[in-house]
Amino acid sequence: MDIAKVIVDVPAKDTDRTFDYLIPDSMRTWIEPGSRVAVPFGKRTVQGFVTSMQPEAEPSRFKLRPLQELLDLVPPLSPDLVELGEWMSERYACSRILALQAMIPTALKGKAERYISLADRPVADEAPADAGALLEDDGMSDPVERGIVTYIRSKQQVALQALSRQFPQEAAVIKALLRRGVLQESQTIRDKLQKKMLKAVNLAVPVEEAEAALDDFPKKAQRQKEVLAFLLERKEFLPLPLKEVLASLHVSAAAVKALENKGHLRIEDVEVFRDPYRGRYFKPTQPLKLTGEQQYVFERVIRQLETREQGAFLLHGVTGSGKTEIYLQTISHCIEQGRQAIVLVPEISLTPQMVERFKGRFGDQVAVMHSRLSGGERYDEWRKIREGRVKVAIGARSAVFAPFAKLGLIIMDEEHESSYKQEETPKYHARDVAIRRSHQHGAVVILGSATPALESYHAARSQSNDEFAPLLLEMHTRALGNTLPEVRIVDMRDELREGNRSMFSRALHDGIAGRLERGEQTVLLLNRRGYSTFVMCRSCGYVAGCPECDISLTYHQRSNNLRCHYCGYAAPAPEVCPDCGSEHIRYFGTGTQRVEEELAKLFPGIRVIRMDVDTTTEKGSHEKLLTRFREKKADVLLGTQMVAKGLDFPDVTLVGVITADSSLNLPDFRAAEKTFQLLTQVAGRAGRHQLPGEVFIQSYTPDHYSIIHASRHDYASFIRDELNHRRSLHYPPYCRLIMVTFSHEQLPVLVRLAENFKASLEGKARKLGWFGAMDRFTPDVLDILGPVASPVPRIKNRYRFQCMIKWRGQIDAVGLVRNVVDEMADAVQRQHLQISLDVDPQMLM
Ligand SMILES: Nc1ncnc2c1ncn2[C@@H]1O[C@H](COP(=O)(O)OP(=O)(O)OP(=O)(O)O)[C@@H](O)[C@H]1O
Ligand SMILES: [Zn+2]
Ligand SMILES: [Zn+2]
Repeated sequence: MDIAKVIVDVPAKDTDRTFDYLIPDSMRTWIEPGSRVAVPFGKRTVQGFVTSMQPEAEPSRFKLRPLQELLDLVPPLSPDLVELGEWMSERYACSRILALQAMIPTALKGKAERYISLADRPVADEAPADAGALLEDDGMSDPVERGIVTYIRSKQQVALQALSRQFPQEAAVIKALLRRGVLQESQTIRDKLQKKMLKAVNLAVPVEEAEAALDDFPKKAQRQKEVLAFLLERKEFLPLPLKEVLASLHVSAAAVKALENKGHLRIEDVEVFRDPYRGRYFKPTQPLKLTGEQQYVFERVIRQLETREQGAFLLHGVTGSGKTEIYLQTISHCIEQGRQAIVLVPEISLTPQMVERFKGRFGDQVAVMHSRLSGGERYDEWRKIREGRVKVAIGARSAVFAPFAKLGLIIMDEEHESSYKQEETPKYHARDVAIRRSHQHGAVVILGSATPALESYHAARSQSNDEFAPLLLEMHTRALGNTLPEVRIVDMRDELREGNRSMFSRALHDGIAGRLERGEQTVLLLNRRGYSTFVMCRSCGYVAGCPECDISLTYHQRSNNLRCHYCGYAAPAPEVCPDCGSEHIRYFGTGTQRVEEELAKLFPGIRVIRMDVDTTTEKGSHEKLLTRFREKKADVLLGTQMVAKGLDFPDVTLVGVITADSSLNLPDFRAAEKTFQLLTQVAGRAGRHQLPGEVFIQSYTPDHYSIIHASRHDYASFIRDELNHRRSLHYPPYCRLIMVTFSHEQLPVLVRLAENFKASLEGKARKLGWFGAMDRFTPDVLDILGPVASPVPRIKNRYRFQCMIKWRGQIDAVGLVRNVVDEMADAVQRQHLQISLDVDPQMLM
């Protein structure tokens, strides 16, 4: 192969394609699809990825330049990931390079660095005839020049920055040396991060030879003899870290050096893998005997694995039904097949408890990809996967790209979590990527949740031929045989009416008091999503909503009015409640700190662990807090969404939700779904083991279907109501969305360009016969809402507007929208407009 097609790290519309480079002979056997290379691009050196190779076709009009450097011995991307990048770029309308870069650790996002070294040979016309001789003996007349040349020779090459630090005053001299061809400049790509190396000791001769040497060692070199004997005893563990040898024998480095000089051993640099869980003991666990329900699910998945053909399952199992045990046992099977598995968990539930369960079963075969790890730790975990030294990768969203060669199983726990959607470009959803990868590998996907996303459930039930439709598997009972906890809804309007102004209802108050007496534990959830953004009446629960869009209006303090973020409807903020006339109407919210203070006041001496963004910023803090709670060093675990997921503590018998409503009133059509999921999850933390559990949900809108169904653990009814709702208002899963956000410093320019976008898109869609209203009967249709101001209308002095595009059917809506955006590239450039596309957005705030 003569030519490599390379995607370069220059994110712009015009460079979003491959460029051709010649493959130099020296690299020929090394270059593969997925290789990372440094290439000349204009005057710069940039990083790029090889997508394919081909023989040289007819000589092109341009003279091709050769690849400059191969950056890794093992390509960081495999051919299937390169192909996946192509798919992502189309599906999510992003550039190919950003799609590929999302798959590798940041440590490998190399930057060009400039180096100065002595010229290989003086450049003929500009250099003096004797330049070569001058370099040989440093016989340069100018002492400054001589100093610089000597310094560079001693280092072989020096980064330009380092050189300028070393000789801060001599820029002119250095430039002159460069011009005269005595010095030369080059660029290479440097990774942000080096491998961690360690000095280690190894034998320099075969074992028999070393053993022979041991026998006739001079008397006075006893220490050296000890060292050699020590190494021979541990010959199967060589090389040994130098530090360890010195510490074990209490010898000095001199003794080891002496042995090296005699040629018996060698001190070498070896690479160490930074294992974030190193030294931590994980109690090994054995597979549990599965319950009947578990067994059924397990066998169905195994059957699919055995076929080695792609398959996807939606595992809907109530909280505590033992989904995790199914994950563990199906992974075992997958490993026995000689294949590898990926386990995806939402970032906030990537708790030590979760990691422990996988490490406990699979030990060192597990790599953990955690955003809290340092760049180096992440890189090392990733390389363990790439080099095939582990069988299981567990991690948040981006672990879906784990570069396994023989992927057999991808598990996505809590598949409904919105954190599986990346909010920055490339705005991919890990669920879609997982399913795509499973098609590439003939692998099996398990999407697990007690509260599956509406989209997943709908796709599973309608059994469409869509490549994304999973098969539904259900588990209705808890693995340990206990019942789901009893849930009571507390009407907070009654509390106010009866003079209780506290944030704790009497029922919840008494519940906590009882737990304190019995030494049991309580989890309190403060639902803080949508804090302070909506207006609610505390007397009757009235919430101001948009008459057109059926989402709550957002309060804007500056203008003191209420606005709809979908259609732009606006109204002044009410002084009194339009429903009941009460003056207790205001925007809403309470912080965790205030709850903590109130708890201390109501229950003197109560031990509270507060878990929110403030108390968990530090690395490992999350873990420490949970360990303290598990060791029963606290009575109450109080927190935001973080406390709702995955925790399995035997003594938690009470769960309290301070206010269920705040997430219900987000200006987001998924508000009810999110609320239902959150309440179901948190309720599931209670009574998971021997002791029965009890749950109180405090609410100002206790009649809302999401709250009622959550209190009855009734997913099916919730789904029915919610789907009806979505169908009548034309929201997903009955259509798909593309959110286009525009930003600009000047409002009038922004509005004009956003309107241009809409006009252009509408025109094209009309021509294609796609444009129209979203009524129930049109199969292929595209509709445009807006442009309107974004929920956050100004960020960093840039105004923001958005268009929401609804579409469905067999039309290439993403392609069309991208097309219109591309056509605006000029305006984007000249007028400094920014446009961002979000395909299937999750966050509408
Ligand atoms: N077959 C089994 N035999 C005995 N105990 C089991 C079995 N399967 C699971 N368990 C136990 O039941 C409890 C709940 O299981 P697990 O945490 O896996 O449920 P889950 O479905 O993942 O729950 P959630 O969705 O609430 O996180 C755990 O303590 C687990 O050890
Ligand atoms: Zn009211
Ligand atoms: Zn509206």
